[in-house]
Amino acid sequence: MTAVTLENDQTTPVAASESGFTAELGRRYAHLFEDFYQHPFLSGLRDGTLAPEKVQHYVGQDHQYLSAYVRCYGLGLTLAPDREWMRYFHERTGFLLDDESEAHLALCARLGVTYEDAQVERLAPSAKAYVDHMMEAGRDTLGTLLAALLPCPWTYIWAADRYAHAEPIQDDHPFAGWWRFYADDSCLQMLEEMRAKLDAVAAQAGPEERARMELAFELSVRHEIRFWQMAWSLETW
Ligand SMILES: Cc1ncc(C[n+]2csc(CCO)c2C)c(N)n1
Repeated sequence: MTAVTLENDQTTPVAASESGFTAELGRRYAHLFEDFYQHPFLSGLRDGTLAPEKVQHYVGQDHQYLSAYVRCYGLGLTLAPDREWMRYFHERTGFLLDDESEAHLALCARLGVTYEDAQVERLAPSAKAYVDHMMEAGRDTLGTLLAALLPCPWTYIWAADRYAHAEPIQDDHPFAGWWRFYADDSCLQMLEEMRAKLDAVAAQAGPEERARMELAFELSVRHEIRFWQMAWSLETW
């Protein structure tokens, strides 16, 4: 029997061989990624037992969250040092506007509600706090903004990849469409590209900016966990 190496182990966000700024962050905050993965909301999405009202609350809040994320790409455009960076934010915006709602549509189909029916007027307090945190990072540097934006794809795509490896997603899984969306190779590639871009920016940053980048990243991972809690507890004002 050969020993399983950490190289191919999706239970941690970073492989043992990886180095660079984001690899260090992923290692330092691996315990928070684990909390994210083990949250009852995500467990319920895994085993299919999540109550419909919690799913619907999530979809309504997350639609607004995604709109805020698009606005953060707009802040990225204003901080972009050149056209290559502009193209990056432009392309990511296109994907977010055109494709990311697929994940929501998969949840709505399961609930038997239309996407329109799931919409809400107000962000819940925890969702608002997350959005405000990302927008604030967009008034700092490109590096701080990217660091605040990275946990969003990293937590979801890592969790979906981990789950898909642990248990191949069957067609009759109640939330198959949601899991498959985030476990897709295109999402993994997008995540790799974003990490590489942030690594490159961090390599040019001084220690003070890097410290702000780390804090922005850590708080976003914590906000991701709180977003599950918001949906799980049907949080409102
Ligand atoms: C609270 C919350 N966090 C992360 C995601 C997932 N997500 C949102 S935007 C994006 C990357 C750009 O396409 C990803 C992976 C979500 N839906 N809601």
